[in-house]
Amino acid sequence: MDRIHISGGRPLQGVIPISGAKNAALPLMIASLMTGEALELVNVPRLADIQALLRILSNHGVDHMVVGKRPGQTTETGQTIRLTAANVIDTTAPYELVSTMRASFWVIAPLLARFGEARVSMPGGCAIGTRPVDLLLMALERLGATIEIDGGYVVAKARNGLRGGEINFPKVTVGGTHVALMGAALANGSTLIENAAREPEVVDLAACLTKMGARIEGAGTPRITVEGVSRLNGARHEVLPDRIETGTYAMAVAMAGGDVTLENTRADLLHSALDILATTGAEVTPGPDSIRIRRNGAGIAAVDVTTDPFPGFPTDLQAQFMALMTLAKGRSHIRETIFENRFMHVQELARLGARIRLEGDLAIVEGVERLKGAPVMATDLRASVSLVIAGLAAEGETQINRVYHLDRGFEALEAKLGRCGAEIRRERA
Ligand SMILES: CC(=O)N[C@H]1[C@@H](OP(=O)(O)OP(=O)(O)OC[C@H]2O[C@@H](n3ccc(=O)[nH]c3=O)[C@H](O)[C@@H]2O)O[C@H](CO)[C@@H](O)[C@@H]1O
Ligand SMILES: C=C(OP(=O)(O)O)C(=O)O
Repeated sequence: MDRIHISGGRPLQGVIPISGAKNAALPLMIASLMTGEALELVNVPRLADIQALLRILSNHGVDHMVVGKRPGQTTETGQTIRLTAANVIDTTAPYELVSTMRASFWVIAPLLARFGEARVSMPGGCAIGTRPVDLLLMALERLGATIEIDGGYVVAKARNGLRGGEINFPKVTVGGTHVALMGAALANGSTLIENAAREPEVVDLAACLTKMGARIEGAGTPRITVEGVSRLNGARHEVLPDRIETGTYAMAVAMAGGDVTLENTRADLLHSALDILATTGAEVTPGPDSIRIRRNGAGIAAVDVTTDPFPGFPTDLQAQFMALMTLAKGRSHIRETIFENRFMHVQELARLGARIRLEGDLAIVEGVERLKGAPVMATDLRASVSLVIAGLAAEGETQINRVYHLDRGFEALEAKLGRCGAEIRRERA
């Protein structure tokens, strides 16, 4: 298995282009199942999760074509993928494919809405908690589907198509909102989604579905209404910038020091996280499609954070923020409210010399003067990148194992950091 080696202690200087968002690209690609016409997605990141989803979609019979480069494009401009689900031959999503990535479970909604049936393996994904799908299934039942569990598969049926209904989520769920939107868009009649997730990726999916002919209002608010239509058409849509990648590199600069401009991104996608970063002492200067992050070497202030659904502080940045707080002056409290087991990075950060105590959903971080490099290993995507950030700021060499987690969600990580002066290299197995 590949490893990443980092020689820490160098400030970062330069420009980092931000990729399209993994968590937007995945549901957008799944939406291609909702029409027989081509859906062209621009700015799709080159990531292992995207490849995994392409395999799943291919298994259903979706054709895909990576559109060739156009003038002015670089390898980091993101790829354009054209997906056509004109001949869906299989409405089963098998265990071997779905177990590697949670988002692939969401194919259940378009398959059910367009073909009246779907058989989808229970999902896998990052090891960050139990991650049930009860609310996704509740949403589909509200739209008239019958659901059975058979041999580890969810078997969903709606022989006469889905029908509009009222879906009131008892808890905010991003995946549940994606599923409800895709189901309702092709249902017969109107649907009201209450307590919907407000994440930018939900807004991006709604925007794309609208281009495809769906009738959706209120995306980005807790109350979304959908007037079902009988068919959708093809469209072209640009994937929005990755706010988690943006926040991750911003925290890397805040921790290692330096002056970096994050390009092709939008500050409004992560304002609460940027506000918090500024209170730690980093200088944050948003531009029209960029964000400049500077830290001049003065101390990092300890700040308390609680994760929350958007517009709150994202759980997908919690591990990275914790890395930053390990070098803060004083004590910070980090509360994780979304996933019950998202502290797997704590024991690995401790190998670098961090002092962190866990009390249920609360991590209490006592800032230390310095971290020292060590071999570490993480069990999920954001935890892995928190170790990269800590390694960039630590003295000496850090070796990060199980790099495949990073490849799920960070496009060209070593190249992007390397060009900003980081000493980072991949050792291929
Ligand atoms: C591919 C993708 O976009 N993944 C993101 C998505 O995951 P995902 O969509 O899986 O996360 P959800 O928003 O659904 O999960 C939020 C909370 O609801 C719970 N829940 C969810 C569904 C359900 O049926 N029952 C239930 O109890 C979950 O266990 C969790 O405690 O949103 C998370 C929360 O912002 C992010 O961390 C993930 O990066
Ligand atoms: C948890 C994540 O991904 P997934 O939902 O696919 O496990 C993530 O992107 O941080």
